[in-house]
Amino acid sequence: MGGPIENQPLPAHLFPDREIHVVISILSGHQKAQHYYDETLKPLLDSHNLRYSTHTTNSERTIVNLTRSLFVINATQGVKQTIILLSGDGGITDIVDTLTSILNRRNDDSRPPSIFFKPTVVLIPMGTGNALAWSSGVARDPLESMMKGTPRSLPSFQVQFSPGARLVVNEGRNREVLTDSDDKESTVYGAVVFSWGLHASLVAMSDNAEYRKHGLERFKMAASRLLTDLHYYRGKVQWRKVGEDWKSPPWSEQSYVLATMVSNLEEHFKISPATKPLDGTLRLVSIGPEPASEITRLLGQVYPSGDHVSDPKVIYEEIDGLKIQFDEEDERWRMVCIDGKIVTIAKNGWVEVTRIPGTGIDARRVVEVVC
Ligand SMILES: Nc1ncnc2c1ncn2[C@@H]1O[C@H](COP(=O)(O)OP(=O)(O)OP(=O)(O)O)[C@@H](O)[C@H]1O
Repeated sequence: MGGPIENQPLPAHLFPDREIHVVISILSGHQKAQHYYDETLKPLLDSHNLRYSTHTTNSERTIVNLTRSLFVINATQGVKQTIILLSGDGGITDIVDTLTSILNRRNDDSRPPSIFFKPTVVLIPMGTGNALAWSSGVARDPLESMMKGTPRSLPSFQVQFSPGARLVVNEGRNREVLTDSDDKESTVYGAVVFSWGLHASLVAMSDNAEYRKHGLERFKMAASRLLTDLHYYRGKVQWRKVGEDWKSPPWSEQSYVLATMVSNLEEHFKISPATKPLDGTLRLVSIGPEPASEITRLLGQVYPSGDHVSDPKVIYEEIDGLKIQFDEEDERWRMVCIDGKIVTIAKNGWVEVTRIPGTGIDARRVVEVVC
C-alpha cells in the first residue's frame, strides 16, 4: 500500500494491545539518535496517536539494566511489547545477551516452561556498522520496515570462555569480570559476529569516542595501523558441523578468524555472501598468516561483492561450532569481539562459539526483529 508513511495503516506490532518502548542510544555512531527521534520518529508515532514510553541511555549499561528491570519482567508476565531501538548493533546485542542469560535453563530442568512473550524489536540503525540492520534489510528504509515489516525470530550464538575472561569497558581502559568467581567459565550471547585476529583487534582499537567520530572510516583507520605492523595470532583453531569431526586450518598462525550470522558487517562489507536474512546459519571466514598486501587484497574483495569467499586463501564454511585455544603472552592478542564488545581471554585460555539452533531442546530465540 502506497502513500505517505503517516497515512499507512498500523502494523500489528504497533497495535494498542502492545506496550511500546522507544530506546534512544545517544552515543551510538554519529550521535544522531536523539535528533532523529525528535525530528522524525516522534512526529510519526504521534501522528498515529500511539502511546509509548521513551528511554534515553545515560551509560554503557542502560540497555542491559532496562532489559533486566523492565523487558524481561514484562515478557515473563505475558505483556506483549514492542521495543523501537535507535542504536547500533550494541543495543540489540545487549537485549539478546541479557534476555538469554536470564532465561537460560538447564536442559534437564523438567519444570514446565513459564510464559515468555518474545519482545518485538524495531531496529532504527544509528550505529556505525549497523550490521544487523543492513543484513536484515531494514537499514535502507527503517520507517518503511517498521510500518510494513513482519516480526521474525532472531537467531543467536553462544560464546563460552575459560575462567578469567574479562569484558573491556570504558574505551579500553578498564576490565570487568563476567562471573562472580575467577574459577568459573562464563558465557555471552551474540547475534552478529564473533572474531579473533585482525577484526577483533581493529574493533578494540577503534571502540572509543575519538575513533567513532570518523564513522565507518574508524575501521579502515584501525586496519591500516594494524597492517603496518602485522601480527600473526598464535592459537589452535578448530571448527565443526554438528555430528562431524573437528577440523583445523592448514596453517598454524592466524590473521583473521571470524564466525558470523549476518551477511554484511556494514552496508557494503559483505563478509558472508551466502547468508540470507535471519536464516540462522553460522559461517566461518578465516585467513592464515599472509603478508599485509595479501590481506589487503583479500579484504578489499569483501567490498561490495563478497568475492573473497571463493579465493583459495580464504576458508569459508557453514559451521555449528568454533573453538580456539590461545597461545599468546600479550593480552592485546587474546582479545575477541562479540558483536562489537571486546572480551580478553586469560593466558592459555580458550573460547568456544556454538550456534544456537532454532528448533529442538537447545533452541532459544528471545526476540523478534521486524524486517
Ligand atoms: N549515554 C551513554 N553513555 C555512555 N555510553 C553510551 C551511552 N549511550 C550509548 N552508549 C554506548 O555507546 C556504544 C554505542 O554502541 P552501538 O553499538 O550502539 O553503536 P556503534 O558502536 O557506533 O555502532 P555499531 O555497533 O553498529 O558499529 C555502546 O557501548 C553503548 O552502550
